[in-house]
Amino acid sequence: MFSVKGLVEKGSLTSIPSKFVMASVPKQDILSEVEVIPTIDFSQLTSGTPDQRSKVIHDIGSACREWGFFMVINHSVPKKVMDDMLKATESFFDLAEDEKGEYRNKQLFDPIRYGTGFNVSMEKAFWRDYLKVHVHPHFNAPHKPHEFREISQEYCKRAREVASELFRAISISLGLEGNYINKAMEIGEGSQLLVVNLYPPCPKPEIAIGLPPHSDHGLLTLLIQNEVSGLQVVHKGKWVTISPLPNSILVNTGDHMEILTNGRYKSVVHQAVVNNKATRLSIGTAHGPTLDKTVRPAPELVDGESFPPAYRGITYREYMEVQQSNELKGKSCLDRIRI
Ligand SMILES: O=C(O)CCC(=O)C(=O)O
Ligand SMILES: [Fe+2]
Repeated sequence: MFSVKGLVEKGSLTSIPSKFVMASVPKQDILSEVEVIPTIDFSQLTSGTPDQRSKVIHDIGSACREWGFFMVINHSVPKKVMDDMLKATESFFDLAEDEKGEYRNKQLFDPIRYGTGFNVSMEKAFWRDYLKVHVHPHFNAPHKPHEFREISQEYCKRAREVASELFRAISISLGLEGNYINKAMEIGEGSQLLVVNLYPPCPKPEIAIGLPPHSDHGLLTLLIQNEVSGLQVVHKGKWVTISPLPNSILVNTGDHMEILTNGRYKSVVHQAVVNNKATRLSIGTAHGPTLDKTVRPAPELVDGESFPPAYRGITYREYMEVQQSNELKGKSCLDRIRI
């Protein structure tokens, strides 16, 4: 069975199969000197003085409004848990193809899916192998490598704790009660999808793409990566390359945050580019409501004339299905429910 990793390991590639050649790969723009990626000191949120806490909540609100993206430092996920998670996921991809094969050709809501990025309608492949695991409210894990279960369970639990604290801060930044999002979105029983992306070195990085421009479906995505950069986000109409600090967690707003906040906090469009030197590994957890929850703009954020509801209600499950069939085309999925 075919994977990008398998293709690269077969021999010294000097070109790439035509299905990987993209008509256009958006070029990154230089991050201008005045633009600094928002950095959030998580410890000030959880154990800062009241003033520090208010300031950081304000900064999270600004980051959501102006970027839809920020970098969290001094958070509560131990470095060892992050390092072990990166190692365990790398070991998963190192398994023989037939060992990973049982997770291939699976459907969206199957507990575990392994594969290579492909856009059926465009008949194009992306330079990325992935593993997607539904880890909450029901925990799942591939049974190999043996350490994967325990490590991913710990990492995903820690990621949920960070997300939940961020949901509190975001609720307050919107003038809502602290528990608003956690309660309204039933986060305690909510959906958490683990997405691991492997981008092997690509001999023609300028004409291939790891992940094309898209926004994420959930409320928030938390992302960690190995030391290799490749994530780019759109900010003020330009592509900005993100080089995170070691041990930080990148956070971005997803489509459901945009729906719930009635467009006050928009989901951010991002992509993953590839390089010809080193393998990049990224681990995302998408945090969303319960699958059968119908999400619509929060009534508190809808106001007749000035803020009419901008999106119709849709269940998270249905939204994920629509997004899957839309195959990662910018924010086209959200356009379908825009009023
Ligand atoms: O690899 C990355 O940095 C981005 C991954 C991503 O956007 C996704 O999995 O949705
Ligand atoms: Fe994404």
